[in-house]
Amino acid sequence: MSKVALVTGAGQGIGEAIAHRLANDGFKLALVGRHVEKVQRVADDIKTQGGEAIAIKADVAKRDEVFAAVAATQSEFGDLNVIVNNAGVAPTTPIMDVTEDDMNWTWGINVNGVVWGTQAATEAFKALGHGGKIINATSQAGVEGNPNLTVYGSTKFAIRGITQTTAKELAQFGITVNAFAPGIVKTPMMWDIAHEVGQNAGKDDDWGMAQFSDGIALGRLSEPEEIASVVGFLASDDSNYVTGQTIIVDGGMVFR
Ligand SMILES: NC(=O)C1=CN([C@@H]2O[C@H](COP(=O)(O)OP(=O)(O)OC[C@H]3O[C@@H](n4cnc5c(N)ncnc54)[C@H](O)[C@@H]3O)[C@@H](O)[C@H]2O)C=CC1
Ligand SMILES: CC(=O)C(C)=O
Repeated sequence: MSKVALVTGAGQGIGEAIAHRLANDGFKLALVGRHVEKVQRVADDIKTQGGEAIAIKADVAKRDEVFAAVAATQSEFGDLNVIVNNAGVAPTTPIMDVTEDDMNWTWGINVNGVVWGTQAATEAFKALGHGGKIINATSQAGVEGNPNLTVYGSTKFAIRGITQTTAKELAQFGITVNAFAPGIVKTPMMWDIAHEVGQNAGKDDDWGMAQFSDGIALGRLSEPEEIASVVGFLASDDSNYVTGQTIIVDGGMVFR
């Protein structure tokens, strides 16, 4: 029988690529996002290609909306096996410009969103009487500090901590918890950052993006599908003996 996965932030970028990858791997999919028309487009693409997918509107910063999204997934498909806590935001802010709102907004989505997703999925796995897999999006910026990313980087370091802690806490229920740490991936999030870098130097977005290739051993930026393939592994039975780990998928930027 097909397994069921819920992916947050599935309307574009890495989340969209994960949705397609898991559909190709035979999962039924619940695609969650703040903008329902974006996740609906991805769900429609998957259905056109013969898969099964539903779109659910939810803001991952809001606990009740995340629990409602998990409940809607169970009532549509009768099961839940995997949650990918992928949704995130990435403000670039020099340390002295960081405001209370920056901290609360970014932590609310990136960190609280992972906690609510973990709680809602765990409750569902237990009620369904089986284990499951929780997969969290961190970043190379959550493994090594990046300038101007204090706010964002702090959330991504926290997600690695939550991944380790919950892996130890939830193993007794047959639940594994792992994270993926992308490097520089060509998605709308990264194009926004490239735009800012370019603008600050009086150059265009392509120039801004090109600056990020320096220091990548493989000498190029990442496609979203290259992150999705690692998530495919973490969602599959091939990773059943892996828990509490962060897999760095950055073409060789940080070495641990
Ligand atoms: N693009 C990159 O180079 C890297 C990305 N990442 C992480 O990968 C994940 C995906 O990133 P991208 O696809 O690049 O980002 P993106 O900005 O292109 O897509 C993120 C999606 O999440 C959704 N989202 C944002 N806040 C939300 C909320 N409160 N509730 C529900 N959905 C929400 C957005 O609407 C968007 O559809 C993020 O957690 C990001 O931090 C990590 C390292 C590098
Ligand atoms: C957006 C991000 O995670 C970077 C630049 O590492």
